[in-house]
Amino acid sequence: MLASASTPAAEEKQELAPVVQCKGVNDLDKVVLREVRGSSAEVYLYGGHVTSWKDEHGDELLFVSNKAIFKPPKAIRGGIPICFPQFSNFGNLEQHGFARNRVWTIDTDPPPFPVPTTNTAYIDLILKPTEEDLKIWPHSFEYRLRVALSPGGDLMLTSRIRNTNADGKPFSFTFAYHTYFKISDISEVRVEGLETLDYLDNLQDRARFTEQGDAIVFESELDRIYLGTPSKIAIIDHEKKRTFVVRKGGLPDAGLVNAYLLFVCLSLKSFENEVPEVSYIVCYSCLESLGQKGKGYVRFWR
Ligand SMILES: O=P(O)(O)OC[C@H]1O[C@@H](O)[C@H](O)[C@@H](O)[C@@H]1O
Repeated sequence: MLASASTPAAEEKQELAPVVQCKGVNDLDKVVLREVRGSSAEVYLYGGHVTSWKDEHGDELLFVSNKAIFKPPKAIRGGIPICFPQFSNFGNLEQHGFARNRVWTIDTDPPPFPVPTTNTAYIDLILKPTEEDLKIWPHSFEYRLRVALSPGGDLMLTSRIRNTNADGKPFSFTFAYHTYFKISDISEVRVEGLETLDYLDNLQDRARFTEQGDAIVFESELDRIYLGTPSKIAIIDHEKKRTFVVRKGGLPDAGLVNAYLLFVCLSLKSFENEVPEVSYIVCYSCLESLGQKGKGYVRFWR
């Protein structure tokens, strides 16, 4: 089901294929997912990084900086970086961990998916630590990422993380789908679902505050981690008349940043649980994008 577009003729023929592996910026490998109604997504093997998600009208729903450097070892700025095994600076590793700076491989033999899927446009990627990685983070793991586009245009990211330490020694980690949404004008954006929650303010040494009862609007720079968030959060873009609805599970916290006044970045920091020897830690979240024209829709889920 994975097509490879190596010649122009093959490219033309494969234009409508649900899954195509081809070259992206700077000749980096990427996979393009397409659904019959017109929605699409792009995933770079570098970082296991989703860099594009378009609705059936071809409207881009993710923000990628026009200054983004698609060149290892720099992480791609925008889209959906995978922050693992560390979110932010919650640990001694580089900011947001190293998974976003590694080349993932296509997983040709993924274990059965927990929820049966009828999707045809999906790709399974896998990341395992190198010897060098083990020197800076001495835990062996298999990180399986499925990126899937549903017929309705949902984008679904599923992470399955397994402890492969030979001695079964548990480890802990933090994680985020560090999603950069494409929005119009930050002053036209409202976020619902974080009211009355406690948050850590990154602009004030992570001091803990409690949010007011109103939906969040962006009147000045904001960079926070909301704690114990509900399974559903909405980002309402009045100018675009589009609402992103985030549904998630296994990811209790949510980061909200508007540092560049161009986007809302919702990151989902998760657990520091001990990983059982054989089973997977699975985390999901789910976004819908309800546009004025209909159904643009993103979902991250387990
Ligand atoms: O520049 P990076 O490493 O991709 O991080 C982007 C943002 O990541 C967020 O998680 C931080 O709260 C922000 O302060 C930061 O600007």
